Amino acid sequence: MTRKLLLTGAKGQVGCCLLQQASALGWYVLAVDRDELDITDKAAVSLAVTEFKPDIIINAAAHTAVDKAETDIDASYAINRDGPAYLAQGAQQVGALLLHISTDYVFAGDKDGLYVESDPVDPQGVYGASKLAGEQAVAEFCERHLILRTAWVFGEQGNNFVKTMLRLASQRDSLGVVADQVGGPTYAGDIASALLTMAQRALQPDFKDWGIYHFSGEPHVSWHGFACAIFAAAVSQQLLTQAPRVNAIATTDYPTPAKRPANSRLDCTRIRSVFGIAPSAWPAALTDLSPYMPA
Ligand SMILES: NC(=O)C1=CN([C@@H]2O[C@H](COP(=O)(O)OP(=O)(O)OC[C@H]3O[C@@H](n4cnc5c(N)ncnc54)[C@H](OP(=O)(O)O)[C@@H]3O)[C@@H](O)[C@H]2O)C=CC1
Ligand SMILES: Cc1cn([C@H]2C[C@H](O)[C@@H](COP(=O)(O)OP(=O)(O)O[C@H]3O[C@@H](C)C(=O)[C@@H](O)[C@H]3O)O2)c(=O)[nH]c1=O
Repeated sequence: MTRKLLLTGAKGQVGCCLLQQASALGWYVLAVDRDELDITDKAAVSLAVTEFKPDIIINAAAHTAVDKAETDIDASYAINRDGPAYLAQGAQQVGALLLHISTDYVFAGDKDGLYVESDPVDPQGVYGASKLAGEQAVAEFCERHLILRTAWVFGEQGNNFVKTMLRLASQRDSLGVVADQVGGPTYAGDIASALLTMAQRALQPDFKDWGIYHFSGEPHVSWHGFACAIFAAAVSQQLLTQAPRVNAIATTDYPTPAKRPANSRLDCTRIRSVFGIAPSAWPAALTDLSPYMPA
């Protein structure tokens, strides 16, 4: 059956992958980004949803500039809380399911083990707090919702840590990267694939497992370990003649406006048991780094 999908944030890292994969499934996709549908415009969101009447809405739009968010507070809340609220109200009105993406940054990062969905949240910065407010708005306004918390996203489109590292490698012989923040790098294409699998299952009339799911990459690694893996892959693919020296530094040696969680490791048991979705295997996604190289 042809599915009607309203996809917001369609030009972002995850949005691009969603558009490509949903189109390949033969879905009828209304793919919009900020220029076509600003999700902070309540009237425009309501009109788009009621006119298109989607079966599914996936919100891949967000304010993702973590440090900038500390001073861009109004914009962060408008995009990360109010926009999802308007989409949730629209979804509820037309009977669509809403899939929304959230982040490991809703947690403080001081837990010893892996974070499960029911763990207490305690965001350390404006980005995480505004994303948490977005989760709460989605749950409040739309019964048939799925929230996918993910972490450390990288993909061929858009800006991410992999591209930053490869750009720095073209400019410097050595760099310092924090070794005391640990998480699961997650390939954007795997997030898109997980969301579409979830949507297909959730469209079945017997589906009842609404709520929050964790999905991120394995193995868990520090940003320093991830940087080393990126450079090793780039050298083996002959995209770099030599890796820069990567010094393992402490968070305190790399001061940033926003505080980041030391432990970003998400337990992905629930998504596997409900949907059969395995964690993203990030080393496999580094197999061809050519699209990530600076122009
Ligand atoms: N990036 C990461 O490491 C992580 C991301 N996430 C979450 O995953 C989701 C996808 O992230 P990612 O693909 O990396 O994000 P990107 O920043 O790559 O893409 C977000 C998209 O949203 C668009 N957008 C911003 N504001 C609006 C608006 N008012 N109306 C409509 N569109 C808007 C952006 O457009 P423009 O470029 O014009 O601003 C951009 O195209 C987000 O919910 C994010 O919070 C979760 C964990 C980690
Ligand atoms: C560029 C650079 C960063 N770092 C550190 C800073 C930080 O602690 C870590 C990652 O830096 P970034 O600023 O690229 O990552 P950041 O923007 O914090 O990434 C986050 O984005 C949001 C959207 C999310 O939801 C999170 O899951 C997470 O992916 O690496 C270094 O130690 N050395 C460097 O040269």
